[in-house]
Amino acid sequence: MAGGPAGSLGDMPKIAYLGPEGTFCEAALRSLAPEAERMPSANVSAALAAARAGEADGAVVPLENSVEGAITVTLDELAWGGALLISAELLLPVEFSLLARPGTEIPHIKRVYTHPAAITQCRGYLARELPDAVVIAAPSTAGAAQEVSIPGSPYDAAIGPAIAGEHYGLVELAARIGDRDDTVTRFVLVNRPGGPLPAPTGADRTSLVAFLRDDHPGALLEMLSEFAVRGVNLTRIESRPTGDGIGRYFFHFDAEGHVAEARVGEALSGLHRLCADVRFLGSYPRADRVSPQLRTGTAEPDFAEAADWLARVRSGEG
Ligand SMILES: O=C(O)C(=O)Cc1ccccc1
Repeated sequence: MAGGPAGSLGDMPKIAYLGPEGTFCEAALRSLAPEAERMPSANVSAALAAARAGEADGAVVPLENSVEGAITVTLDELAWGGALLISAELLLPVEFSLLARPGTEIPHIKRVYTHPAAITQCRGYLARELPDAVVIAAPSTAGAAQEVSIPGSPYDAAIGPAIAGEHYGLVELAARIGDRDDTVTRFVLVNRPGGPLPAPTGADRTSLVAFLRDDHPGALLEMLSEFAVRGVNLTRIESRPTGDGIGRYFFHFDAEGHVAEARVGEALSGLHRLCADVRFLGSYPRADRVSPQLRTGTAEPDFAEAADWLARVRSGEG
């Protein structure tokens, strides 16, 4: 694990995650690193800070979900915070339950507490079944369940994984309350840079952020062209405000392939020439194991052959 096993027991890596116990994030960590010592953190920023400071060897955080899209705190932390590299990803199906102290009845629920990603994915249920309830954002689903379990809590119910309800002694008043029953959240494991990148597998993803040098017509198109002309397919693009006033944005990209591959490496070099700054966020195996469909002329041997040809031309061989 990159950066050394600071604070871990023996060889067992210590991985921070969005806690407390019972979050979807914990389930993701159990899948991504079953052997790891788990270190619950109060929020996404704290989990990433623990990984940066060496209090943990890495962190597992949510990055996006299939209904609402980006978990923006994670995107912004990866873009602006101390450098971290994604080394693995996981697609976790998520199911939401309405959880309350024993004896609570649904008509009496006036204040619901949960993570913002759960609020956006349970809008239909909330509007239908709890139209008069106020919904309040919590740092995590299990954090909300823990809070609701405290006698005298100002919140009547939490939304979260059924397992969080069991863990904090709540009852499940309703199950599968998400607007869709096929919702998936993508979690990533990040580490401090310094170690080797995960080896290419043939079904990899590369993540990066790019900051424009200046705003002009076609600036985004120019960035996209760096990928397009090398046959690199994008799997996600996200614009995020730089914070320097309205209309100023930077861009997150997820691309198919590994930076060790010529087409991806050359696309990143091209972006580096074009942009004010490019931050590489990692190349790692895709959770869905999908391999890119390579277009003619963009496979590794094509780049190698073209480089040989250019060398011959330059040497005067013609
Ligand atoms: O709060 C949690 O349990 C998390 O892991 C974050 C989250 C919340 C809702 C959907 C997916 C992930």
